[in-house]
Amino acid sequence: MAERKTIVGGNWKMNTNRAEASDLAGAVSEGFTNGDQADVFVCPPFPYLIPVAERLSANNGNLVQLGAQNFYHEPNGAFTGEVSLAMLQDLGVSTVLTGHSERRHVIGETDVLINEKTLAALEAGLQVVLCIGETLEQREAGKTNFVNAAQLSYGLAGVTAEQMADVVIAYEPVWAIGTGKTATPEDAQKAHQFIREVLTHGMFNETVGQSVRIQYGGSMKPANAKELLSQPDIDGGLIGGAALKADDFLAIVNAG
Ligand SMILES: O=C[C@H](O)COP(=O)(O)O
Repeated sequence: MAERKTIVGGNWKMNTNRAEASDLAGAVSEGFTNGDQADVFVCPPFPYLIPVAERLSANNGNLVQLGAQNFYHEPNGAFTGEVSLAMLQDLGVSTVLTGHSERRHVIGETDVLINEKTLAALEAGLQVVLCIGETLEQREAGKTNFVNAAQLSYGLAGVTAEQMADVVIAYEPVWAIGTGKTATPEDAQKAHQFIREVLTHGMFNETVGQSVRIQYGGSMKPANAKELLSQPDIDGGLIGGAALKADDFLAIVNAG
């Protein structure tokens, strides 16, 4: 079985202010010193990308990579309020999120837009974390696998097997995000195994299926990280609330 390097991301969402973002970036990058152990990235709010980038580059040679929570897929033009991939790359961003459940369900992003964004980011040479996951209603209706397979196949339509080297999947059951309810390690493992199956037999091939990294997201914290991360198909975490405290985030990284 392929060795997959653990990958842990901090998604700060719409939290922190300038000083807090800078301090958090400083503490995370000072505390993460072993790049062989895991790939680590943080996604601050847009206005704080520059101060965060400065703090990350001051410590341990940018071991903690800079990520962006959002972007628009067009290169430039009349798109009021939007930020392009080139602008983000200018600031040192190397990873972007697509399909996060808050963008799907709160902001209203469609599968078509998520796919356009995923393709554009891969084309630009960025690492893409495609987030997928079912709502509670969908889970209770027995549609968990159906929803995850559909979000995978819409989100990755047109992506080549070669490009999959730059794709990470984040499985985030919507009912577990920010709620304190975590999927049990067994439930999470089942979903991750299914996702790997779809990538292997439904969409790509064995190489892609075995090498793609699948993060779990949804109330992951130091107390449950080890058990989740020890499941065979869970390769890391996409962390929201617990990423806002450097000690908690680093404890999750160290649990991997
Ligand atoms: O992007 C992160 C996920 O939405 C998880 O958020 P959470 O750890 O606050 O549940």
